Amino acid sequence: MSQKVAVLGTGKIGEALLSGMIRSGWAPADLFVTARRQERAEELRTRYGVEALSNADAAKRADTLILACKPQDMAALLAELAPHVTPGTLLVSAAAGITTSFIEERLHEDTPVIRVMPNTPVLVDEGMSVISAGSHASTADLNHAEAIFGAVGKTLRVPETQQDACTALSGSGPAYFYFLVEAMTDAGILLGLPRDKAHDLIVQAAIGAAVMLRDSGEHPVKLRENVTSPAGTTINAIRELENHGVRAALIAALEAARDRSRELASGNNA
Ligand SMILES: NC(=O)C1=CN([C@@H]2O[C@H](COP(=O)(O)OP(=O)(O)OC[C@H]3O[C@@H](n4cnc5c(N)ncnc54)[C@H](OP(=O)(O)O)[C@@H]3O)[C@@H](O)[C@H]2O)C=CC1
Ligand SMILES: O=C(O)[C@@H]1CCC=N1
Repeated sequence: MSQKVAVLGTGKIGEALLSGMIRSGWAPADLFVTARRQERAEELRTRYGVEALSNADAAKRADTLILACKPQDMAALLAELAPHVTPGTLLVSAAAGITTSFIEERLHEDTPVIRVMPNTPVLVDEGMSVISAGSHASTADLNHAEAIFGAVGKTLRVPETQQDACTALSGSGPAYFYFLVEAMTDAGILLGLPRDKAHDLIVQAAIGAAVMLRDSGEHPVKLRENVTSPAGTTINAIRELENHGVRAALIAALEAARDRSRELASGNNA
């Protein structure tokens, strides 16, 4: 019998994962979705040919439940699910900050729980999903979660104590690069380039730099030195970045993201 997987709270990240799973060969008949709004459920059903269920029915029919609602909605979702989760069902949470113990406490004893922090590049099979086991999850459960998320990018197992830091770096990470591209496109405009050309140039610079970071085996410092000619253009730009504290700003930004991840599990919903 095939494994059935339900995505509960199918918004941006849930849909990205669902579409990736289908692209990588999962049969829509083995996948379920839940959504709070009827029109959203209809949209997902039409777009992917999957069955849209209530949370209770998903809990009864699926072997693996992927919890993809906002951290702020997690307690209510778990209260709805708890009476219906059958023994042996694996719960995989993608919610920032929510600990496996937060989930375990709200379900009956021994329910296996896994915490995953994916990122939106799962949409293009270049995702990064950081995975940790709760107290009742087995190696087989971890392997299963890895197979699901590994279909849409890379995976990394970490102790759960590192998840908040990984959320700051990897879960939120793509947003920082989009922010930089946006800012550098503005710079191109200031320097007199049309917006579309500035955008294309900086996106290709980002792709080239990312591929070199991944494939060259060189340290980022060495790669940057290779671009930085004596008395050249790059060193003038780097001096301004240092003058404006960009390195310290990035460190502070990621520290703030890590702190917010820690807060989310403690019910601070502001
Ligand atoms: N976006 C990202 O880059 C990443 C997000 N995450 C995590 O993924 C989770 C979802 O984020 P994201 O996809 O951006 O958020 P979205 O708001 O796009 O998706 C969450 C969805 O859950 C639905 N929902 C809430 N409660 C219920 C419920 N009881 N039953 C069914 N559906 C429900 C919401 O419905 P409605 O539309 O009605 O509000 C919404 O569609 C968060 O916990 C976030 O921390 C993790 C990694 C990356
Ligand atoms: O911003 C957030 O809270 C979510 C988690 C990681 C990426 N997006």
